[in-house]
Amino acid sequence: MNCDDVSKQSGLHPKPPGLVLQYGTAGFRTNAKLLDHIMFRMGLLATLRSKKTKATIGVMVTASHNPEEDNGVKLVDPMGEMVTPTWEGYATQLANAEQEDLLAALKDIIEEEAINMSQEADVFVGKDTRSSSASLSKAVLDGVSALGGRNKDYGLVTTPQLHYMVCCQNTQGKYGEATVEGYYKKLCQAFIQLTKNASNCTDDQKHLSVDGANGIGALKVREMESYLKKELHISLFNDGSAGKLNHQCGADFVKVQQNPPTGMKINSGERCCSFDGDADRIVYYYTDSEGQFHLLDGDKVATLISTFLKELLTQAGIDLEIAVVQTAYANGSSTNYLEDTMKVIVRCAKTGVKHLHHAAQEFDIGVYFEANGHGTVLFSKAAEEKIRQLAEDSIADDERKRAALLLQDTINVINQTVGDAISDMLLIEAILAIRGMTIQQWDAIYKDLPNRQLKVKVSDRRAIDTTDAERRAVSPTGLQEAIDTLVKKYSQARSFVRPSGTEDVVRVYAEADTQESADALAHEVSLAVYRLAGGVGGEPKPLH
Ligand SMILES: CC(=O)N[C@H]1[C@@H](OP(=O)(O)O)O[C@H](CO)[C@@H](O)[C@@H]1O
Ligand SMILES: [Mg+2]
Repeated sequence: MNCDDVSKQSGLHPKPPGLVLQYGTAGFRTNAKLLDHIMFRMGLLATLRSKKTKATIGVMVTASHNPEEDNGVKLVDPMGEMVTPTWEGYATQLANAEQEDLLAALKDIIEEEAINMSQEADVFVGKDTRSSSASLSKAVLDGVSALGGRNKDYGLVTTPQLHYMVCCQNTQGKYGEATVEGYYKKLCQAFIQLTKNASNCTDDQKHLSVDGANGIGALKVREMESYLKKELHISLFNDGSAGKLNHQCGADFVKVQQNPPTGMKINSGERCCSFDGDADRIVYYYTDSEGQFHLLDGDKVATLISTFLKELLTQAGIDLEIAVVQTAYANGSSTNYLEDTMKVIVRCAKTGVKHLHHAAQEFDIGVYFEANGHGTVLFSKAAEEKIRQLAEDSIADDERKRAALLLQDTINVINQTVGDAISDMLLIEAILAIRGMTIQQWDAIYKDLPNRQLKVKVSDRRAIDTTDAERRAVSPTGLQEAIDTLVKKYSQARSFVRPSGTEDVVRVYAEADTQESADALAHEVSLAVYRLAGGVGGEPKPLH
């Protein structure tokens, strides 16, 4: 390590003394003004990680669904997955070392991981459309070059596109070509192949309204359109030309508010979807003839995809174990439907894609989705191989072979590295087309239990500790007992609380047989959190 280079460069990206930040659910995230040193240091860390793994590492500058003023950074490991937990720890150590201790903190990591500093390093960098992203990604590049790493700056890309590039690079192109064009070609070709199996699809059925959250997803949908060869007709809203990023639009707004985004023309009955600020989440919705809003969230997406895959596996006569991974936020109706009616294995993981991804890897086919619409499907090597063999088998009967070919195209339309709004959109659109299914029919597969999500401000959210995939609180004392007592007052009710990993709040979730009950329960549980876990500001007010 050239200590002089690192010292000199880091002096240009000084850390505000005393500032402490944590690598949270999805990297560092806070007001963009506080992040310059973090970015530089993540450039350093990505370079070390690259030397250690002898592979290309990704760094994405984004704060996803957070407001425009915020920014953040996530590290991408060699196969395109989220960086491994030990290195999240190093990220936090490095981020919080005071300026004069930075070199020592770096040396600690080098020693701990026995990193050969003469090994070459490669780092891919991407950024979202936030105004702060340009200078912050520049700081990442400075960090990479300070440790002598090579970089490739992809500029404006969605988070899942950057994950995809890293995986393509490290598989020497086996997963695809590490360019944005290669990404569109692979996904769109697979989509077009799939929709050839949709008979009599009308122009109306090919139409989809997309809310781009005024972010990177909108730019990338525009870029992709020509590759779709008119097999999908997209009306794009909130494309960033006028509105503010994530402001009253985007997947997070739609999911949490249970309302349509502003800035979008919605005709009753028409299929619509929203991306989030870095296009790794998607939710669908429509309004009915009475003007009532219907949300189809990540749970509905997981159900649609797993039903489709299960049917194809049966038709193909291939025996593979399929599972759906959810979090505690999954609607109770979805879990019941998946387990009792569809008879698929369901697992509950902690919030955060890294946990779901990990759990999904344990099955031949693992479908994972957070209720907010972040998710994808993972196929084991063995599963892909079985499907490939049947698709290429010259003596297999027609129905089996057709199913295997559909499965192969399905694999190719999916971005297996991480949840991807664009790829999920293409998959969902293809499934609806192939099955000749309307959004109303999809919605009717099961009926969501009414639910409510709230936030409570407390002086220190670490006061809350959870267990059982975050479904039960173990501290502070008395909180879980209070929740249990409240839940018993309502029918079909469930509630849990957990500290957010991206915002300085405690999140409260409640569901019950009616919206009034869900709202009342969420409010009562918020009060319990406020009273038992050190609430700040005014007491939570009832919703009605
Ligand atoms: C309830 C909820 O939607 N939580 C989100 C949110 O995490 P929190 O730790 O809850 O703030 O942001 C994460 C990153 O985008 C996402 O993975 C997660 O699902
Ligand atoms: Mg996101």
